[in-house]
Amino acid sequence: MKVTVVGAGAVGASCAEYIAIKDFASEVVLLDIKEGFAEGKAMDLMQTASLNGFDTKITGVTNDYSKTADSHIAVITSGIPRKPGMTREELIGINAGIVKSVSESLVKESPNVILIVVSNPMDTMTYLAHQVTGLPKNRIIGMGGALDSARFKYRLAEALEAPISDVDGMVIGGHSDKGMVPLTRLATRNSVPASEFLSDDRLEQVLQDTKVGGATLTKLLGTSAWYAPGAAVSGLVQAIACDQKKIFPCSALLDGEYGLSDLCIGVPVVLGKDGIEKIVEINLNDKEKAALQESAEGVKKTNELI
Ligand SMILES: NC(=O)c1ccc[n+]([C@@H]2O[C@H](COP(=O)([O-])OP(=O)(O)OC[C@H]3O[C@@H](n4cnc5c(N)ncnc54)[C@H](O)[C@@H]3O)[C@@H](O)[C@H]2O)c1
Ligand SMILES: O=C(O)C[C@H](O)C(=O)O
Repeated sequence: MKVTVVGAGAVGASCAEYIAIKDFASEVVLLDIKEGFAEGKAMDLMQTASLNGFDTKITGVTNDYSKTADSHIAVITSGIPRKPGMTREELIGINAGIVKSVSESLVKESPNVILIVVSNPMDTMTYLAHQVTGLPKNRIIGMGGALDSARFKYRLAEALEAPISDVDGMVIGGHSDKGMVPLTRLATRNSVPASEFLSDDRLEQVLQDTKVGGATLTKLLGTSAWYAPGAAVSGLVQAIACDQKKIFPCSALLDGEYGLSDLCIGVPVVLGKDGIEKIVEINLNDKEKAALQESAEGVKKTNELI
């Protein structure tokens, strides 16, 4: 199993590291446009192999797509991250051009590849990757919901004063400060609805903290987060590589599901060897439907900018 990660920056390197540590891929190619950067990151990571006990071979290349040939999965993390005070949408001017050329180059060398788009604004970049590559819709996946759900679980565990392994929850909708739809009604602690332990006000606080999860970290770090994003991507890569058939909320091209069409937005999907093997339609109540609809309108507005 060969996995390419484009962008050897904070998220790309973290993602390569998690993939390697889980030891399910034979090869990870890290590619960056900055001369020598991916080579350096790959060498540094390879020097952790004997310490962390993995056999995945990580190689780094400077913009040489021939080295990515016949990748099964390629992750696109190339592009600029936001700075404190910015929205993800403000990155579109620079990142659209990068995602367009990177997607084209990847597919040229690996026509059967499954693409995972990470660069922001992610839902629009996922839609753009569809437009420029024409790959079937199961083979382009946007990563946002897996990360947002991990942050939701973190906030839920904090509010419930429970171990994170005891809580479950999912975030659908656009990967944006306003567009995320954390499904508080369906959140549980060991199968018991979280609403049985938390007041409406506390659950609303969890929801609001989740939605600004990325912005909160960007303010603290001066740039956007990378550990949880890298771990979230590695989870999607593993589900595909190991044909796990796990459900993750991912940005998928919709064609009528949830009453939405012609956009990519976060919905639960089954991930397996063919990428998105199924879009799972869950019964949303009127409030959740309205929130998803509003989120979709926001994503469509951003799509108009490309
Ligand atoms: N979807 C998500 O959940 C999520 C999470 C975190 C970050 N992000 C996004 O991921 C992107 C990367 O974030 P980061 O923190 O790793 O940034 P970073 O600046 O640390 O790394 C980006 C890397 O991309 C490289 N790059 C730029 N143009 C390139 C090109 N044409 N080809 C190859 N490489 C190129 C840069 O040289 C740099 O090393 C940002 O757009 C950020 O907003 C998304
Ligand atoms: O917040 C960002 O800009 C990066 C990423 O989308 C995140 O949620 O961490």
